Amino acid sequence: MTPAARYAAAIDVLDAILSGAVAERAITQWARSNRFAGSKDRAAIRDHVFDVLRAKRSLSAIGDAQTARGMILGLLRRDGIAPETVFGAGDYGPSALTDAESRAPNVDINAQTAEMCDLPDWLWPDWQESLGDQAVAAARIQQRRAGIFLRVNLRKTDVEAARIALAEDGISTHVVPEVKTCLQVTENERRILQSHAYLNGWVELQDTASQMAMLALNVPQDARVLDYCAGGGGKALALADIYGACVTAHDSDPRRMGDLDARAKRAGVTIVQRNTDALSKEPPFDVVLCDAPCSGSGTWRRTPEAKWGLTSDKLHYYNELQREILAKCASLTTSTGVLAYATCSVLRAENDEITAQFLSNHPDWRSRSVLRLYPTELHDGFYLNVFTPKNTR
Ligand SMILES: C[S@@+](CC[C@H](N)C(=O)[O-])C[C@H]1O[C@@H](n2cnc3c(N)ncnc32)[C@H](O)[C@@H]1O
Repeated sequence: MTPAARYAAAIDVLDAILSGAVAERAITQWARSNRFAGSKDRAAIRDHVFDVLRAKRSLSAIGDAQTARGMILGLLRRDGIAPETVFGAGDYGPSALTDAESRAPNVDINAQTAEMCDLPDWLWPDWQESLGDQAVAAARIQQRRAGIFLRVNLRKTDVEAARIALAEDGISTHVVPEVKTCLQVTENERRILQSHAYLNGWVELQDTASQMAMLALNVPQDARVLDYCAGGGGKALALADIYGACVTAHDSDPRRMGDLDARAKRAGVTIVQRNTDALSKEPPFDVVLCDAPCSGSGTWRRTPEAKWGLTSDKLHYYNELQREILAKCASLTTSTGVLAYATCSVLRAENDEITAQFLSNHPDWRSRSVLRLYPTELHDGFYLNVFTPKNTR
């Protein structure tokens, strides 16, 4: 497909999304109906679609229309690509711009507004209050693609050997300074899942922020660790790899842990899975990680639909769940243990407010340390508050 044809396809997919389809499904549906498209075409179309979804408010303003076509026009203008090289360029591209479309509107793309920072209006005041002088920078970074990061399993290899093995499969990386397990992928990320380094358990896909949080947790030797909201198990694996800890994984939806056995096997570690009933028969744990369900506001570059789908009711729903799960996790921690509350959100309502309420309702606990990360080029947003009982050091 020509570059212009890929943009035309992205407009079709975005039309379906604007009519209510879920992005991944709309992309798959398009690919099924257009079998001539190769894997590079599909990847490029997907990139265009997600580039728009991250920034659809500002791009509508720059393209001067709240339509898929207007958003793609806005994307080209924002990224300094002459629209005429796409619109009206060849048989398969989108049709040529009308006179009205050709006139770029007078928009200040640097305006520090919800619209130009691509956040919903209702959330903008909370966002600004939560992030203070980082609010605009963090919102703007989430208008762009996120980097791809790997966690090197130091139990099996070292960072340099992992880089060499990845390079042999054509995957370029560079070391992320100050995070001893982390590599950033700079070329051929789509080859990772077939690479020898991945299949041999030398590397796992994991954002830098999660790696930093798991390194900051400082799990004591021989500790029994519970990952209470394990999901796919990325953090359970990190804790087993980094500390050699004996990790139990639980999730209220055990299907989410479906791949965990295979991932643990690749990594050369054992992770015990416990459903809610089996967990209730376990003695308390030395370390309990509560990686609570949240808005994901620190990772919206990766899941832009979640940004536009968040409502204040949904946020309240998460807050209820967060309070409930954190209290439950406290009850599963030994009297000398460590309780860690984490979210991939940057909102005070899901972080400071939940942990402050926890401490006021549980006066026997204190906060030992807080790690607060806002999204940057090198990592997603993340929050980690580590509690210990007051009677311990
Ligand atoms: C933020 S995700 C976990 C991500 C995971 N720790 C990782 O590193 O990939 C939150 C998880 O909490 C689970 N969850 C939701 N409500 C829960 C509850 N009441 N008890 C335990 N897990 C719950 C969800 O199914 C979801 O997998």
